[in-house]
Amino acid sequence: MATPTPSHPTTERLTVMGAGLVGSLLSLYLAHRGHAVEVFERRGDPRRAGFQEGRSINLALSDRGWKALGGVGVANDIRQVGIPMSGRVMHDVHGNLTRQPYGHDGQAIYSVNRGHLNRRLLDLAEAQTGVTLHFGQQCTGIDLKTKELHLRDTATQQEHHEPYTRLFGTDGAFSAVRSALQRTDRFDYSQDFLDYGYKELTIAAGPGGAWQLEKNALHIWPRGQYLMIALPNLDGSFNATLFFPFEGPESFAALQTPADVTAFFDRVFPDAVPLMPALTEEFFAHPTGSLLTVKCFPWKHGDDVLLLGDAAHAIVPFYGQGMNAGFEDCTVLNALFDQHGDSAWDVIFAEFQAQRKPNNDAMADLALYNFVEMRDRVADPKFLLQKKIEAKISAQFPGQWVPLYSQVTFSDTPYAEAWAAGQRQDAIMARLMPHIQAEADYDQPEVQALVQQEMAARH
Ligand SMILES: Cc1cc2nc3c(=O)[nH]c(=O)nc-3n(C[C@H](O)[C@H](O)[C@H](O)COP(=O)(O)OP(=O)(O)OC[C@H]3O[C@@H](n4cnc5c(N)ncnc54)[C@H](O)[C@@H]3O)c2cc1C
Ligand SMILES: NC(=O)C1=CN([C@@H]2O[C@H](COP(=O)(O)OP(=O)(O)OC[C@H]3O[C@@H](n4cnc5c(N)ncnc54)[C@H](OP(=O)(O)O)[C@@H]3O)[C@@H](O)[C@H]2O)C=CC1
Ligand SMILES: Nc1ccccc1C(=O)C[C@H](N)C(=O)O
Repeated sequence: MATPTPSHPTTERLTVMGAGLVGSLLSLYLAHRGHAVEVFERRGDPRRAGFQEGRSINLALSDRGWKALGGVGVANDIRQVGIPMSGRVMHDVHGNLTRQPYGHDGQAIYSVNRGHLNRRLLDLAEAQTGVTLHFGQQCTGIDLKTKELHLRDTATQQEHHEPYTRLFGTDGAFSAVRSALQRTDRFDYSQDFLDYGYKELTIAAGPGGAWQLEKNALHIWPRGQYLMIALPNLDGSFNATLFFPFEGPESFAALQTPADVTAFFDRVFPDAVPLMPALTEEFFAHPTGSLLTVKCFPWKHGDDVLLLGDAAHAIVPFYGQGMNAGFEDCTVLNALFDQHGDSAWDVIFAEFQAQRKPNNDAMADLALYNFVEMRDRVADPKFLLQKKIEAKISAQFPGQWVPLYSQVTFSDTPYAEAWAAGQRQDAIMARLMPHIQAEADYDQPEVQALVQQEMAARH
């Protein structure tokens, strides 16, 4: 796809802190608009040899993410290296499998490699006139009054100060830009850690790079209080993640030796163990990540600082929406520039946070909701029946009933609207399901009468 040409050239010099997923995409959007963009990133250049990758290897990319990538002409390119996952495959403790499609035929979320995506966005940003990338530059503080960044060169440990005119904080869940805003008057901030951590493990490729589990699916081992998931990689391996309590009888604290780990995995994930030859080594070599929700407000400081992505709204990963939400921030910001012109900073920043805050708050709730769904409800045959019935209602009333999962994943309906509609639909399902024991019951006249009655009452 051709790269869009800048439509609103200005001479404004902008600063982006953090060249992760959102920062690199944002830089590209800003440069396409004709701005000069200075990007500072704490880590080294991920495109150089010897770069140490972060923890999470692959991510689920869905419609909001694709839309944002499409806006800078990179969606097709990334689609080539994404693996479509059309549904969930649940593994029970005996290794029996159950399938649940995510949407209708042709709909899928995509497993993409985080490093690849980040490197590709950086390549494009660097190739764009006006973008300058500075790696190995850690923000240690910001003087909001004098508009100065405090940076540490991570190679020399030298501290230096750089002026900024307008600063975009895309420095992730533990943002230094946000820390500076936290010390301003009437800045609300909360962070909530889960009692769960996560550990990334590998399901190995089979001979000749074959996938040893169904390739086009997101695999889930739901175990009530905890779960393991696996997303496919292009090389035939899967990136598995164990979401597990920190403390308690079944917890990270309880697994202290390789023998503990082997015994536990043999008992609860028996079909996965033969596919994880490096299980015990990885379990002790890989870090245990923590999981948190960050909420804060305002996201802007005057008309010169704006937070986006995880810096503004870090969420737990269970819906696979954190990056997608951050990418959607870029789509929305770009639309506001189109609407108001490139120099209406105050209006744009104010509208941006007014639009995005309620939606990202809703997404934070949805992410916690999906944690319970993934670790527990997907193992319940009644839940799976409910999903099938919901698909039937949706097919019978096209456009009037869109399942919550589809609204979040396969649409750009604002998250808050999707969540509100999903809660209304959940209440209807709770009234219908006691009358339905099997899929065929849906076509019974008395059930159809109830469905018609519920649908009529909605309007
Ligand atoms: C286990 C896990 C699985 C996930 N799975 C998914 C998924 O499937 N789908 C999805 O949409 N989302 C997923 N997410 C969420 C996703 O990773 C984040 O939402 C996304 O990375 C946010 O992008 P960002 O650019 O805002 O932050 P980041 O990607 O964290 O980028 C921030 C950048 O800022 C840099 N930085 C940090 N501090 C400083 C500083 N002081 N100075 C300079 N630079 C700094 C960092 O080095 C980094 O490069 C997952 C998260 C986790 C933890
Ligand atoms: N919402 C959530 O639950 C989570 C979201 N994420 C998001 O995904 C992104 C990529 O993740 P990943 O590849 O794992 O990144 P990293 O593991 O590379 O983490 C990035 C940096 O964040 C800091 N950090 C990590 N955990 C904590 C913590 N508990 N308290 C304070 N600082 C911490 C560390 O900085 P230092 O080296 O200075 O200690 C670390 O180097 C993150 O940057 C974040 O935006 C990541 C984890 C959880
Ligand atoms: N990427 C993830 C990372 C961690 C936990 C879940 C996901 C998901 O994508 C879940 C998927 N959306 C699901 O509902 O089955």
